[in-house]
Amino acid sequence: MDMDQLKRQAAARALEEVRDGMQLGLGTGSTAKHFVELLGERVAAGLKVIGVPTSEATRADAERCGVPLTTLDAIDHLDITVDGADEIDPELNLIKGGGGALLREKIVAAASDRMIVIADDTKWVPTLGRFPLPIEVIPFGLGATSRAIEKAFAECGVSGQMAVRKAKDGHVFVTDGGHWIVDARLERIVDPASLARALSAIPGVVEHGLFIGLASSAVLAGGEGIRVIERRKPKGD
Ligand SMILES: O=C(CO)[C@H](O)[C@H](O)COP(=O)(O)O
Repeated sequence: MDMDQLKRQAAARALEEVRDGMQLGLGTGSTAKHFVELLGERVAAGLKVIGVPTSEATRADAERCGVPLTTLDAIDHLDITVDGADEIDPELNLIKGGGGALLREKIVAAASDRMIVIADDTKWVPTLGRFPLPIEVIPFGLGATSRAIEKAFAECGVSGQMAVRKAKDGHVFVTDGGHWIVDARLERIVDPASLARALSAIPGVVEHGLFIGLASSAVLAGGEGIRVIERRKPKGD
């Protein structure tokens, strides 16, 4: 089975959790796109749900698939967010932002009662960090912000090269919020919660791709079948 089929299987398993009347966060990326497509099929068959997209790309996908949309200003909470991830550790801490949507993804996940992460099982790692950590920054004062990020890395026992993300056309990648992303090659993040706190305290950092205590469960699809891992601690811990 190829990777794309595994991603679709994980998305299909998460869809089993969706009930009539639910308000859903819709993630971004190739795995989340499968979820939106499958959700669209259920909506066409009569399921009543409403979604909040985590990116302009997902908004376009949801509209194409006939999934009704709303905003976090119009509703007071979300029941479930279903989203992909770049890495998932055994505590269900995540690295996200490979697709550049980490800011809206984190706002939406934090507004949800539950976050279900869907992925092929290559995303499961013993320790986060092999995937470059995306850090969303304000372009103004990037030199100062980068130095503050390096200081935070040193305090948290990590180091690695940083690079401003480029789009396929060679220009700087600009997020839906109009910011830039710095990708940091850290290899091994020994204490992701401390690093998350240190990065959040830097003024020029808008958000970072460490999702700590947000995922409620992970649905991992692999050659051996589907594995569902539930988070042991309550959301936010
Ligand atoms: O965080 C993300 C986008 O910002 C994605 O969820 C993450 O990059 C995984 O993407 P894919 O499902 O394509 O592997």
